[in-house]
Amino acid sequence: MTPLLSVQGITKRYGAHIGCADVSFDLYPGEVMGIVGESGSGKSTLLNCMAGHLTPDAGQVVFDTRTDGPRDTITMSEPERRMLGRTDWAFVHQHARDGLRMGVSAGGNVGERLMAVGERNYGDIRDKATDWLGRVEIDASRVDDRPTTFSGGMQQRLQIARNLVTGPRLVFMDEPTGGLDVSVQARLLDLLRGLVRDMGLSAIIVTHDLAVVRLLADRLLVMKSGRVVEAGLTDQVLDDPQHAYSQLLVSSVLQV
Ligand SMILES: Nc1ncnc2c1ncn2[C@@H]1O[C@H](COP(=O)(O)OP(=O)(O)OP(=O)(O)O)[C@@H](O)[C@H]1O
Repeated sequence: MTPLLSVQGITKRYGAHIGCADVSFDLYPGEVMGIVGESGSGKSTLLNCMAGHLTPDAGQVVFDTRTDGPRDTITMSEPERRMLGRTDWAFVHQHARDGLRMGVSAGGNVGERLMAVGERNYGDIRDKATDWLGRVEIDASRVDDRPTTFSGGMQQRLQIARNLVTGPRLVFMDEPTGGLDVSVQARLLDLLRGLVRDMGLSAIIVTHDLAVVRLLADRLLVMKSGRVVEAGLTDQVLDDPQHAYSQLLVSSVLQV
């Protein structure tokens, strides 16, 4: 089977400082990859390099495109990459306001992404947007309200609806439950798990929260100082970590 995404030797430096170094892995269709590690281990740098927000100093990010098969997204043209970002790729930011337009209604936030892929019929767009609000447990009566009037959890669910409405094939998520209250996190995780399962989503999730990957990820990469120190099936890595750093990461959570 052709990987949906094949990451090869991704390296990014900030001056003399290493952001991430020589990271390689394959992601297959329908798979969820978790990337864990302490703060500063290079998770966000890697995610942003893969999603085209940062240009790596070395390496390839090969995506199996619908029309042309596997293509290196680092060397593809900016318009092509931007088109991918609107169609087959989605990016869920940790802070919902980074992924939403706060001055636009909830329905508009979801509908906008549909218009970006060519939908023109106002009635259809509004129906789809309302349907998606329901899927992320936002009452249809809030369709015309702005996200500024929403709670943090609702904003995050709206960001997810905006991202998933166009049926992307790959979703990048940066600490999707970070900064939310614990009870709100649990509900969001449940929702995400349902969506991932129902839509057969392929996703890459960066988090420092092992409970998030335990619930969502099929496989894990453990990062330390910009490098992958361990990779494997989620349950295997969490239940029987091999690398001393993974052992520390897992045991420090269990002690909390
Ligand atoms: N813009 C930047 N300029 C210089 N150094 C940076 C920059 N961004 C990140 N770094 C450094 O690169 C390393 C990796 O950072 P990165 O943000 O990718 O880690 P992280 O695992 O995502 O951390 P966090 O969970 O805190 O976001 C760190 O040592 C960080 O200080």
